[in-house]
Amino acid sequence: MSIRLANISKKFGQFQALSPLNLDIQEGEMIGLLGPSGSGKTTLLRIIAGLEGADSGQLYFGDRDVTQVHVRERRVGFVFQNYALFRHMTVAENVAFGLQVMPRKQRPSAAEIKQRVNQLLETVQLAHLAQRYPEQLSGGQKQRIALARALATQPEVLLLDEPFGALDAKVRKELRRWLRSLHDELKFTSVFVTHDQDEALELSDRVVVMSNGHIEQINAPAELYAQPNSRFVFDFLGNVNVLNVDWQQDHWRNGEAFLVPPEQTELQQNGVLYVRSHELELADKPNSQACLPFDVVAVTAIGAEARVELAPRGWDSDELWEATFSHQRVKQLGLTKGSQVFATPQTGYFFGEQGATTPSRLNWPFLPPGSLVFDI
Ligand SMILES: Nc1ncnc2c1ncn2[C@@H]1O[C@H](COP(=O)(O)OP(=O)(O)OP(=O)(O)O)[C@@H](O)[C@H]1O
Repeated sequence: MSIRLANISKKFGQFQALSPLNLDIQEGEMIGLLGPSGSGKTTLLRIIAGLEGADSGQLYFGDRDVTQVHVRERRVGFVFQNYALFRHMTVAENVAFGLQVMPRKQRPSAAEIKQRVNQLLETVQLAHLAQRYPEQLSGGQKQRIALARALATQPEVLLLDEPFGALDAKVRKELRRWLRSLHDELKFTSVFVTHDQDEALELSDRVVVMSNGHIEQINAPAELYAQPNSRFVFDFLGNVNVLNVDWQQDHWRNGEAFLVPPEQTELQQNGVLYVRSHELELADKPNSQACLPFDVVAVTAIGAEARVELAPRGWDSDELWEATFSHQRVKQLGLTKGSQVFATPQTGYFFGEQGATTPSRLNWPFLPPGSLVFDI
């Protein structure tokens, strides 16, 4: 079932929770709504579900205008963060609930309900727990049951509000993979809310990034990561270093730091350069295109990688910089606390003070090896 939102908006009192927005979701797509707290994700999800009415606009499921259709008639499955299982019912009874409260004409027979519940419990791999009560389950198991319950009525649209928010990192990861494969198998259209970028990037066919009640960007995860279209999206996707620069004749400067950008007129202005922590190289000398002096503040092992914290030396930055390397690279570079190093970004995203709000993407070194790239 495709979903279309046209000019949907919502106010709570004087507060504009959603500015008029448009969104087209394809049949079978999995959409992640990603954004900081208060950006309007849950409000949007509740409007799609019919739990909240929009102040303006139209909502379509396929060709059907469902703007005024009651939540019960929308055939939507809903999964909340806090499981919302019925405590006094067994797992099997919980899963059967949606079927048992169907109007008599649509309700399957008792035998059919039993069969469907068994099938669903097989699907979520918890058939052996059918007779348990929710309090006898782990968080991850409860959330699988909540999902089985939401799927029982065979909804064409599944809405999930921070479905794995209350679970620990390992279980979260497991359930994410499992939800993705279930989705690929059953092909329902799903929209889920998260404020976890990894979750959004891993699960979604497309990610909708929200801030302050509007949509900042809609893209497939790889494109979103490769080409964030605003500073907000950059900041929100995280792990990014920020360099404020002034244009001086033929280079960018900030105190003793300088960078020579490729010769493009749109780069020849003051602005902000964003550099991701894994797109930074370090050396013991600057070169003709980049001089970003740092003191190494800390080298921390984080699983397979090492995070190097860097304090600018002779120039200003609001925050420490971070670079991530393999442990082997850290050894090669001989990095320890107190080392003095020079950074060269490999890729940067530049937002000029004037002109386009979308960034220019640039790579260093941008001159062919053996031409002007030399150590100074
Ligand atoms: N029933 C309500 N009455 C008044 N204000 C509300 C109501 N529901 C939501 N809001 C406000 O609307 C804004 C958007 O809320 P919403 O729950 O959609 O955000 P969110 O992005 O889902 O945030 P979170 O990640 O914290 O759940 C918030 O500022 C919230 O305080």
